[in-house]
Amino acid sequence: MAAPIVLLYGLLALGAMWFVRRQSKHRNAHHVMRNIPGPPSRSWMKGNVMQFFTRHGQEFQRDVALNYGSVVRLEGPLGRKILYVADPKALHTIIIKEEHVFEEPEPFLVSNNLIFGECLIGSLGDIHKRQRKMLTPVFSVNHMRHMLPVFNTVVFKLREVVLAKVREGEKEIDVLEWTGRVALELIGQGGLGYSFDPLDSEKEARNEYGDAIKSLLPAMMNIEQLRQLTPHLVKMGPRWFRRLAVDLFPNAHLQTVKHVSDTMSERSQNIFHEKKVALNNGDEAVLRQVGEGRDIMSILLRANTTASEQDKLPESEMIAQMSLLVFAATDTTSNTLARILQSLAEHSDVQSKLREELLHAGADTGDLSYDDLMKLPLLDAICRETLRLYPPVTILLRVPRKDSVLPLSEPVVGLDGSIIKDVPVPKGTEIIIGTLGSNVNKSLWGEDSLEWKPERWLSPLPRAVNDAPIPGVYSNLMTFLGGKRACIGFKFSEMEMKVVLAVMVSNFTFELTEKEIGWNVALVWYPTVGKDDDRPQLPLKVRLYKP
Ligand code: HEM
Repeated sequence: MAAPIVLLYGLLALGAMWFVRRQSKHRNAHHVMRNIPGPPSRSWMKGNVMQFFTRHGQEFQRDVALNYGSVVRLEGPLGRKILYVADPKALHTIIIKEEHVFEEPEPFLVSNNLIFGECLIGSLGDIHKRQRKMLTPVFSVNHMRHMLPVFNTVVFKLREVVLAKVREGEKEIDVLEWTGRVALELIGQGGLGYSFDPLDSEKEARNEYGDAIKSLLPAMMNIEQLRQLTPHLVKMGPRWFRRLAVDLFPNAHLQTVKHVSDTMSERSQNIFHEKKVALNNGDEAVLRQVGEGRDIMSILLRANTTASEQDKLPESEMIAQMSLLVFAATDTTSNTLARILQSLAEHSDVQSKLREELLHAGADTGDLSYDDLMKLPLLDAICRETLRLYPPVTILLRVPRKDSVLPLSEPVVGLDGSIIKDVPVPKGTEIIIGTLGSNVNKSLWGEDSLEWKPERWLSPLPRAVNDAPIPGVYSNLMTFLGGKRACIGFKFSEMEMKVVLAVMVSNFTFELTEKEIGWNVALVWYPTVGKDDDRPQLPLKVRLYKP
């Protein structure tokens, strides 16, 4: 009789010890979080984190990135603590070492699945792995080489559009309008083998699919609160009931998102089925298609037919990736290109040197090979420096699915003066990936980290940068993220920027106008004239270059 009682007491004691240790671990974790420095918050109810996400959040984001150390505490509503992480070792833990623990927030995944279908930015674990396995090879350098002629054809048409405007005497041109048009057409032809816009110099073609994709981002920003509820809403009743509820919900932005999602799905399905038919009809039919079968979806379709059963993607997943690719490729690259042109207009000496490099190499003719174009040193340095200083995607969130610890490369001095070398993060803590904080970290990049200096890429980078375990997939930068969920299209984007710049900068000159340009925080940053205008635009004085 005594033995079971001893055993029972023993188990109870162990349970109590486990509970006490767990509680003290959590108390310690919350103490460390509270002790991490961060910007002041005037309201316990609202916190200060919304300042990071609002349209005019540029100054706040810079303050967070530069002034409190490589890990920063932000305040969410009702006293919730949020961590901004720019420390290289901590980022390495989140993005690489414990990638399976630090996942995207559930509302992000669920709502992406609703909008696009089961695609890369809506899946986790094995499904994401299988999708990546099929898609990654399609973005290889080898395929980029084959795609270059398609890119050149599109960009030379763009040159004609801009030339017509300049000849008409339209000296001030909204360069964002044409970087947007060319980005959409390049992902159309290079990504889907489909033309959105023939880039006619007379008029801008309207395309329902293209328009739908362009209106998605602003509409999504407007239903952010509803988006947070999607993990619960998708569990309510059968599919037909949820669809009816969405149809009847009186919110214009939600109706826009629904319309965009339906249009994308329908158009992607049509294009996909046309491709399948052409593929079944043999090489000649494929060659007659836009992109002549060299586009990403044609390559993927061929690879999928020969893949093993376990690797194969179902058709619904292939179709979902099509809409995602167009969405992910367009605003990111077009806004970055606009930023590069603005920087070149601000630094006319660098613009002249770039033009010299391009003309000397014959890059204006479209005859340069992929490898020679990629190797042009100043062109490369300008792209890298702009992507470093102005990452267009700074709203990147992760949430640990279990308790974890983030070791730091650089200890942080706590508010009470103690030295913090590791940050315990309880399950569910919201984490903002400090893209800008890492890209402009002064202890890595030097005191001039906030200056746009392409020449820093023309000599070896500081040793501190090379030695730091920054987990970025591209050039020690966090701009395209890293690890298993890094941007899959960064080589596509790099080639696009370089082809556009090679042709446009060798043919035209770019100068600032009197108008003040403001950059706005959103899922992808965008420019406007002044601070409060709603229309994304970037006017520059564009003239024909005369040697
Ligand atoms: C300057 C241009 C670009 C930037 C800065 C950029 C940045 C990023 C970032 C930061 C992510 C990670 C998002 C997250 O985890 O939440 C991402 C993912 C992604 N990007 Fe890009 N991107 C660019 C261009 C492109 C292009 C041109 C394409 C397609 C051709 C593309 C396709 C994708 C896809 C499919 C993903 C999801 C990857 C996954 O979850 O496995 N991106 N991009």
